[in-house]
Amino acid sequence: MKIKISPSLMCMDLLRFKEQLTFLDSHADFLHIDIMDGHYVPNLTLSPFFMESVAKVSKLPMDCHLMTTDPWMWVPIMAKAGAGFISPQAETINAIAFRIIARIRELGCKPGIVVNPATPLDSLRHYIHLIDKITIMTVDPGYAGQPFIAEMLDKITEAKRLREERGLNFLIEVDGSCNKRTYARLAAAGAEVFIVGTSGLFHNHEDIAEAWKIMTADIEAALGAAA
Ligand SMILES: O=C(CO)[C@@H](O)[C@H](O)[C@H](O)COP(=O)(O)O
Ligand SMILES: [Co+2]
Repeated sequence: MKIKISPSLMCMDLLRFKEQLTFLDSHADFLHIDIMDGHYVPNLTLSPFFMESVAKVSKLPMDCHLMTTDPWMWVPIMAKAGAGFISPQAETINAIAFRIIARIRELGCKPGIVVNPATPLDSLRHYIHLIDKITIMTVDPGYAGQPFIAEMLDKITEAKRLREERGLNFLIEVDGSCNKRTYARLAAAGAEVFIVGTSGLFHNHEDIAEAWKIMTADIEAALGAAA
């Protein structure tokens, strides 16, 4: 399976918003939108207002990674702003897991779930058949540019095994430090979608076409024919 690419827009150059997004629209598979509330994580990044501007330039599915203490409140706001996927953190939905997954679908979006490095996959066991994508965090959430947590490679393989055992078909995605030092290990472990931020894409070059070319060459070098 060809690796899918989801650029993390909190890492883009906002001074080149239209140019970068127009390029990504014809090259990427999804757009990763980090939504932070300044409470679940100590940061603020993108917003529904930002998403509305993105939707004017790109038709790619926007995937909202909800790093919020109250995901229930944000789900309809994200749907209204044009989300394709809505992906709350597993740690924030336990009391409302089935209700929130159903709500995301009712609103016409695809449910994803994001799992922190310290959270075992076992905690998703009872609802994993209801989701379209699982995102394994390979850094603690909150910031770009953090070091890769290599212990997560086993978790990616576990997600793949779980999917096979249960006959499911959710996508397996990785968020955090996806770059030339990690692509080969991530793909070998079972990752199918790379979220590329500072280290994998935007810091490669100030020109997005050049940055993309470098990323593609790095992925091909790491994965060979599988890229
Ligand atoms: O959710 C997050 C951070 O909480 C991510 O989506 C980052 O935007 C991405 O990991 C940045 O990529 P790197 O800077 O790690 O390469
Ligand atoms: Co993210």
